[in-house]
Amino acid sequence: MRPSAKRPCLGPAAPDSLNSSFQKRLTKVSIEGNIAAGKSTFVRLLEKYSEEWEVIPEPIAKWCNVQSTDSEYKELTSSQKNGGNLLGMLYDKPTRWAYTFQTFACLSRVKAQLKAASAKLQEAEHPVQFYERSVFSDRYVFASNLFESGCINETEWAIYQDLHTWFLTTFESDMQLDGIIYLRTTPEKCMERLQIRGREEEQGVELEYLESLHHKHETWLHERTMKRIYLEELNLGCSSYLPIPRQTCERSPQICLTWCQPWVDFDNLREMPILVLDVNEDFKNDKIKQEDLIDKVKAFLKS
Ligand SMILES: Nc1ncnc2c1ncn2[C@@H]1O[C@H](COP(=O)(O)OP(=O)(O)OP(=O)(O)O)[C@@H](O)[C@H]1O
Ligand SMILES: Nc1nc(=O)c2ncn([C@H]3C[C@H](O)[C@@H](CO)O3)c2[nH]1
Repeated sequence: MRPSAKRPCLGPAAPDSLNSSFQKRLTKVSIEGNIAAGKSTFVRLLEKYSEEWEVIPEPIAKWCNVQSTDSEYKELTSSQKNGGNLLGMLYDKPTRWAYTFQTFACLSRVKAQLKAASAKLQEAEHPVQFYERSVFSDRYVFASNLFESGCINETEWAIYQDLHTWFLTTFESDMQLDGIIYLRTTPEKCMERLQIRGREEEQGVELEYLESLHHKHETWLHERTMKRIYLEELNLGCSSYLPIPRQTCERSPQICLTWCQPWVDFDNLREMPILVLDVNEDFKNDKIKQEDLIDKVKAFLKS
């Protein structure tokens, strides 16, 4: 599929020839990490470093009902008037809202990734887009964790995966990444930063939740040992991703599980270059550490 073949009109489109030359030059990198690991802080550094580097922030404003004049935000207004803040609703009652949140988060990430790059970036010689998280962490970290903890049921999980796979195959080239930067922290450090940040919706988040998300990130991005398990007896075509040592799914230990090779779903994820950065230490107020991080990113992009 050519890069713009199925792209809906979400921003000013460049002529086809310019667009395809831009797509060839463009490097797309996702920044992954646990809640409050420091992604936004880190991408602000990147943004400042080079005019050729652009950040696509996580659309949290949309999830929290922040009023905006942007026409894209308007589509949620009526349901939000009734329902309120989706992130808050998720943390208040995950069994009720996890599926709704997850499908909406996935949709908003797809839309963000389909948006045309700024005119300035399109003129850059070596343009780079950094995404705060991706459709991949949406599924393999958050949604998968909510399924395994029982907040998303089997039917919801099957529908979510169907939808996710459809998005990824329909917008294949737009969704592809060239690399991932994993900001690695301990769950305890994340809890500390989460509390300091004091986002109202997150006040009920427990260390245990951060530990499960940490485990998901580690098996995916550090150990690279995430494997696929088929939940065969349910015959729903539904599957889950669990790390190697666990032999059963907590939700349905009675069902028969079959191992198969890692990362069968999306080919380019299997061999994805990953840069792991330890950000447990304070880099916010340390110029030398900041330079060191930037150097590592530059070397990663070159490689
Ligand atoms: N290396 C660091 N040293 C000290 N404080 C940090 C560091 N990185 C982030 N912080 C602080 O921790 C808090 C959370 O950081 P930030 O908002 O960047 O996290 P995030 O990963 O973007 O969060 P989320 O997962 O919610 O999107 C902020 O108050 C930030 O100032
Ligand atoms: N359940 C769930 N699924 C996601 O895809 C997802 N992405 C982010 N978040 C939560 C983490 C922070 O509280 C807040 C900001 O990152 O939003 C998510 N929660």
